[in-house]
Amino acid sequence: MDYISTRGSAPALDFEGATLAGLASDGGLYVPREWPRFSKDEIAGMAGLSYAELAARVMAPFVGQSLTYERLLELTTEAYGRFAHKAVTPLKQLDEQQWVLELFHGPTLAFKDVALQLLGLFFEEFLSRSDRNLTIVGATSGDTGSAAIDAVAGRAKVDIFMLHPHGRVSDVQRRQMTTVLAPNVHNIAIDGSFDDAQAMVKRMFNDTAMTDRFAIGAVNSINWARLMAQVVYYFAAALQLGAPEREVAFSVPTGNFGDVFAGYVAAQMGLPVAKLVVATNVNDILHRALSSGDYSQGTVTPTAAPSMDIQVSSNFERLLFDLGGRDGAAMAEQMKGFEATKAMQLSNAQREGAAALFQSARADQDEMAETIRWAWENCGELIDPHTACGLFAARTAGIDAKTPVVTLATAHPAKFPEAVERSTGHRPSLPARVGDLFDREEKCTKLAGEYDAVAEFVAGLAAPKV
Ligand SMILES: Cc1ncc(COP(=O)(O)O)c(C=O)c1O
Ligand SMILES: N[C@@H](CCOP(=O)(O)O)C(=O)O
Repeated sequence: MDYISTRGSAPALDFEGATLAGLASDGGLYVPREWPRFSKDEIAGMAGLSYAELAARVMAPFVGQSLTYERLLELTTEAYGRFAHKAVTPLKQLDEQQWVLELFHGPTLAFKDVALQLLGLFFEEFLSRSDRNLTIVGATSGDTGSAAIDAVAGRAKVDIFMLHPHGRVSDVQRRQMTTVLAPNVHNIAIDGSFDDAQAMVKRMFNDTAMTDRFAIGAVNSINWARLMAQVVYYFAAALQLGAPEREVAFSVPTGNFGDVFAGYVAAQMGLPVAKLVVATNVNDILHRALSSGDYSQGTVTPTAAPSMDIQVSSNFERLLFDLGGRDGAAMAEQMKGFEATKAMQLSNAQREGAAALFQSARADQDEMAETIRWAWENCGELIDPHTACGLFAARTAGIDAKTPVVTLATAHPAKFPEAVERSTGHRPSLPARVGDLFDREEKCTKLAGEYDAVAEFVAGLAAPKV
């Protein structure tokens, strides 16, 4: 399997190359040249596998020759061995139609661990084959940061620089990043929003003053390996609910469009996905794009679901590329227009293609709060505000009553205790595995939201390429 850029002019790479490269050199995102497809019998044959085995089975076609199947299985076994639940991503029933897929049993309590625990191992494996050092530069609205830091802290040949928007992540999220004192971990709080941070990260990949000296790498969903690992839990959930014989719908709390794009990939691979419901908070660029074709960047409004306070959804480009006939030159033009004007209109092909599988909904603060209360009072479940956006959308999506709807529970409620307590009167406590988070020392550098300041900081501390 090789990987091509959504903007058409970067060289194609194998899985190892795409994992280490992160962003393509033409500014695009890597996608597999074609979608591997499983037959119905092959999908049926996955029922009953352990999570680690299922992960290796689903990912093997994407990994290709970069790892043997046996080595891939060793890595998935190691990564998912660190999860606190035996099922890794357990599925819970809320009522006749609604289910939640708990993706927060990893070390940092959010769905990001599912991919990042594995990505940390891929980096170690691939870097051990050369004398290259990797400088990871990432942006986080709260969860990617801690999961990536946990995955690479203390690892040889890797430095990580993680940008978060100052004052716009929860206390638990911030401390999960800033209390990791390993010498290869560098937290940066910037003035601005997650979108500003993500734009700086993408700029650094194309800044030759940086790329000539450092091998810049990505842990955000810019990195194809992130999305690949997220495809697996769609298979895990659907198999438990009767796939391949029965269709399943998913409702996905969405910001950067990575998690729900993984659902799209699962559908391309043959999983019977009835619908993908894209759930946003009031930062609703994706809801507007999918419901009216208007992908225009609004200003970011801080909400109780801060990890979804995003108005430029990086992975939407991957979907538009696929739906627009995989025309890299046209995609590059479309994205150039968006970058210049902060607005773009979807083509008819893109709108119609998206409508076949996706629908969308937007939850405001009251709807989120009310959904947290509903889940507690009716099902005895404490859910976090991001999951609440998803569940709100799932319950209002009008999916045929015979089709189970699975909401992805993307974060542990204890990451957002104030919002959960306001709605339910119950304050969720942190699981023992995150330990004495509030007693630990913090280390973080505050920088102005200016690219040059960030680049200078990274250049002062990162190890050169070789
Ligand atoms: C808890 C939580 N839920 C949902 C999302 C949205 O996921 P995505 O950015 O993949 O759309 C994020 C951030 O990515 C998150 O941290
Ligand atoms: N919500 C994310 C934002 C970054 O998204 P990513 O999936 O591209 O890493 C976060 O928590 O940081």
